[in-house]
Amino acid sequence: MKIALLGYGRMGKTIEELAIKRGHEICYKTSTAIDEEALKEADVAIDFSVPNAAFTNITMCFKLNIPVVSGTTGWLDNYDKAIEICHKSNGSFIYASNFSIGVNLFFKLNKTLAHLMANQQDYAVALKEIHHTKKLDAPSGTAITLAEHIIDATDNTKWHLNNQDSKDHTNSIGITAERTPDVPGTHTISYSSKIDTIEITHTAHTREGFALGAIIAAEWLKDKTGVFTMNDVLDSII
Ligand SMILES: NC(=O)c1ccc[n+]([C@@H]2O[C@H](COP(=O)([O-])OP(=O)(O)OC[C@H]3O[C@@H](n4cnc5c(N)ncnc54)[C@H](O)[C@@H]3O)[C@@H](O)[C@H]2O)c1
Ligand SMILES: O=C(O)C1=N[C@H](C(=O)O)CCC1
Repeated sequence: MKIALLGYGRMGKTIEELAIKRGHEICYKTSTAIDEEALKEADVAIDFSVPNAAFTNITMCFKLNIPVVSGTTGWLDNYDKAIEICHKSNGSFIYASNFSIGVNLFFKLNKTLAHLMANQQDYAVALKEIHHTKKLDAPSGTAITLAEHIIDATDNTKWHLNNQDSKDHTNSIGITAERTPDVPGTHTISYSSKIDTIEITHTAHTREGFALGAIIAAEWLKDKTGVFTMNDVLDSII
């Protein structure tokens, strides 16, 4: 299929390399405002841009009736508005904070552990994410997804970024965001008591997992209409 890359940075370049190996054509790539005529040539668009461009890029695809997969994080304040526009436009859309198959399996593990720990009042839960120093947003979108799963299963009601002046941490999950050169993405959930700690970690070694998952999602979405999640994709392939 013909793929348009909206965002041609670390992820865009990784997706290009893998997509060509899978027999696809990159018909358009941009790291600036979209050329509508060029975008119209695509069967599907894959957006890995920046937080302040994603909503514009995604809704442009809805306008042009181009199925769009977005992995850009840090724009979810506009997610509900994007969904509304997608439905009105009869569009096709998948957003995921993390497209890696491994991370989506980790999401399932996180949900199971959160339910297991829900009534263990002696344990306090905390999250830590480590990414490369070029990352614009904190905490990571993946960490927010993990925290939301834990909120759904426990009496925690919100999350906060550690080391920020915040008065009320009652029933709030602390997320530590660490930035270290060249780290693709590591996420750890820990449940600690006075006696012991239970911990699960996902460590990405490269960006290939994110890219492969996004391409698989684009291949899956191409002939569908509606708003879907990576779970919909995974349910059909694992
Ligand atoms: N969902 C996932 O699996 C996943 C995995 C990795 C990264 N990400 C997210 O993807 C995004 C990109 O990550 P990255 O490491 O490739 O960043 P990057 O900075 O290397 O690449 C982003 C690119 O977008 C370009 N850009 C800026 N404005 C643009 C616009 N208006 N339209 C199109 N492109 C524009 C930038 O010039 C840059 O080249 C981040 O939000 C990151 O959190 C998500
Ligand atoms: O490299 C990044 O930036 C990543 N962003 C996503 C997030 O914010 O969770 C996925 C992991 C890598």
